[in-house]
Amino acid sequence: AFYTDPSQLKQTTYDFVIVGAGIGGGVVAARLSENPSVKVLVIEAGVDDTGYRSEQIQIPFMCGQASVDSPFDWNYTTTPQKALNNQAIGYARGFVMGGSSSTNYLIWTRGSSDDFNRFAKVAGDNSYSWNSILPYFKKSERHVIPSDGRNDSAEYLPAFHGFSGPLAFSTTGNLSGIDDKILATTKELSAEFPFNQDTNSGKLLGLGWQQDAIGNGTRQSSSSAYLKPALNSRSNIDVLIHTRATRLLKTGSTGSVPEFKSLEIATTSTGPRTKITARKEIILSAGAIGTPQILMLSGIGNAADLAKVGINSTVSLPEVGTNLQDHPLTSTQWEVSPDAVTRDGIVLGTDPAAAQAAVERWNTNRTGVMSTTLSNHMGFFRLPSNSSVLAKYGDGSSGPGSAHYELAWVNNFMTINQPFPTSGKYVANINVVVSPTSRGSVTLASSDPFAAPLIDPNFYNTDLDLQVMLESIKASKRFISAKVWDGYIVKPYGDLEQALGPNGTDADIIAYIRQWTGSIKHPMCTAPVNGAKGKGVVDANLKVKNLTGVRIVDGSVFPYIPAAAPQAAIYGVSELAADKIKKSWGL
Ligand SMILES: Cc1cc2nc3c(=O)[nH]c(=O)nc-3n(C[C@H](O)[C@H](O)[C@H](O)COP(=O)(O)OP(=O)(O)OC[C@H]3O[C@@H](n4cnc5c(N)ncnc54)[C@H](O)[C@@H]3O)c2cc1C
Repeated sequence: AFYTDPSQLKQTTYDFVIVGAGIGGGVVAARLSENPSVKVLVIEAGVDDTGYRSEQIQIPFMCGQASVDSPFDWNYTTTPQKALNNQAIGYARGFVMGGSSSTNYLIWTRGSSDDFNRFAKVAGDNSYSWNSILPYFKKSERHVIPSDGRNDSAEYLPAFHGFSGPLAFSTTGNLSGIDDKILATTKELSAEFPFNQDTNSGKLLGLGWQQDAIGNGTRQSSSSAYLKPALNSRSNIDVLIHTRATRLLKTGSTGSVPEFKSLEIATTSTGPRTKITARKEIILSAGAIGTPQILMLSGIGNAADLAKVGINSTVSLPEVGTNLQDHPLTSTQWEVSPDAVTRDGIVLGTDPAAAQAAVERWNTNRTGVMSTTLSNHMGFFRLPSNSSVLAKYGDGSSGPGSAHYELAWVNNFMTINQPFPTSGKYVANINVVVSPTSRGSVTLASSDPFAAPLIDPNFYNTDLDLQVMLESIKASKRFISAKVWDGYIVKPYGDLEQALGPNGTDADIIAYIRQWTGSIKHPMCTAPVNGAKGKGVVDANLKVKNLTGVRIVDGSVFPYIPAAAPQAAIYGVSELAADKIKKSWGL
């Protein structure tokens, strides 16, 4: 059943109690409840994903509105970022059924085979290696044709994909005016920007058709694909929304090892607390910010840091919250010819009639611009092996098949933090450092579970990350210098005109980066797996170390951030985790 207040619960003891209805929580709840003898409760802090404003969740092109100043978002802000001129930047996280999978930009990428082979090595468990986890990626997904009905057989490699999993994915359902130019560039400049028919095949490098969590022109989230179907068809799963897990409660111990099988939940900072108990285990799936926050509120973390906010240490696990990794994003824009067909009329609000027509079209048959997300193509690239940057600062990537940066081309002005122009036509490039070596943190600002934690992605703390972004922006310029863009590109937009102009310097580009970098909102690794004793936060089975009763399944358990947008990777790891949990309980 679906509950909106703890007082509605008919019972307070379940086999599994899952915190967070995001990707990890949705997948694990749906898989565990496949066994009718198992009783599952999911507790979600946020709101439902249907009803008020929910078209912003369902309509892919409205993804930006779902996450900024939105009722579906925690609306966090980071601590001031030293390398970004001390700016504190917006840090969206889903506060809704489906978690961030209901508010994200829908891009469906897994990362490289090297990423998962490194994961396996750190975990000391081969089940995370590329070859072993590939069946779980396939299990999560269902390839469908794009919303325009196009034959997409040359746009992906079927051998690497699933066709019967819960979550539908597709390549774009709306071809744009720049697609042909992008593909032509991969031919003209094939040495630097080669075509890759499927960047989700483990071979990440090159540029290909972007895959998106979109089916029938509509967003696919862990709620729509996993949790709601389970909830609507089974009687052994309950979901409680509008309710936060405030801390884990100690229920016993085996020798000196404490057991935590109860959880305290509440709807307001000062309101009543309800105790929920798991017969088997508690699974934290509150994401890379929420999961370490709950652990720390429970006294599990670095004792000295906890003492600063008046929390007594119950279990020493100093790495909780310390290893935050995220992908910095800087977008670059170019003004394009007035004849170009772009989506700026809709994005800049200069053509309200076009925007209305696009929404009406989507309402009628789920097609058109609204059925698609930011970019149609995306590429992953390495700095050359003889690059002086790598020689000087080292190589942060997981291996030679992994990327240093990503380029994704957008057929309109796109930014996450710059003021929008009021007119004009543009092409934008999303530049992302995908193998960052900077490490940030999540720490408590207060012992109040309703207070936001301190989030510090610590962008460009390493010179390597800043230099990779610089090289990525120079690569964008080389990309659009292909002949096929002649007459289409007019000039770089705004501060970029000078920085990328004939008298521009690296220092000018770096000034642009420092002013306009934001987060692509991929925080991960704040409760990392580690197979070695005394290291990390969870063991290879994702059980929290130094205690019993609690496992973690979400983006926080990754030891390193993958070199691509992480949601497909988190779905795959969550599918694997569900199997591990079933196995450990003989289910
Ligand atoms: C704006 C935005 C754009 C993004 N774009 C992309 C993209 O295009 N492609 C991609 O691959 N990834 C993208 N991501 C990242 C991706 O969505 C996340 O990495 C992924 O959803 C993380 O999954 P998770 O299970 O770790 O956490 P989440 O999906 O965030 O789920 C965590 C859930 O736990 C709940 N929760 C937290 N604390 C508590 C508590 N104390 N009690 C109860 N519930 C709690 C939250 O409300 C949330 O529902 C984007 C994210 C955002 C925010």
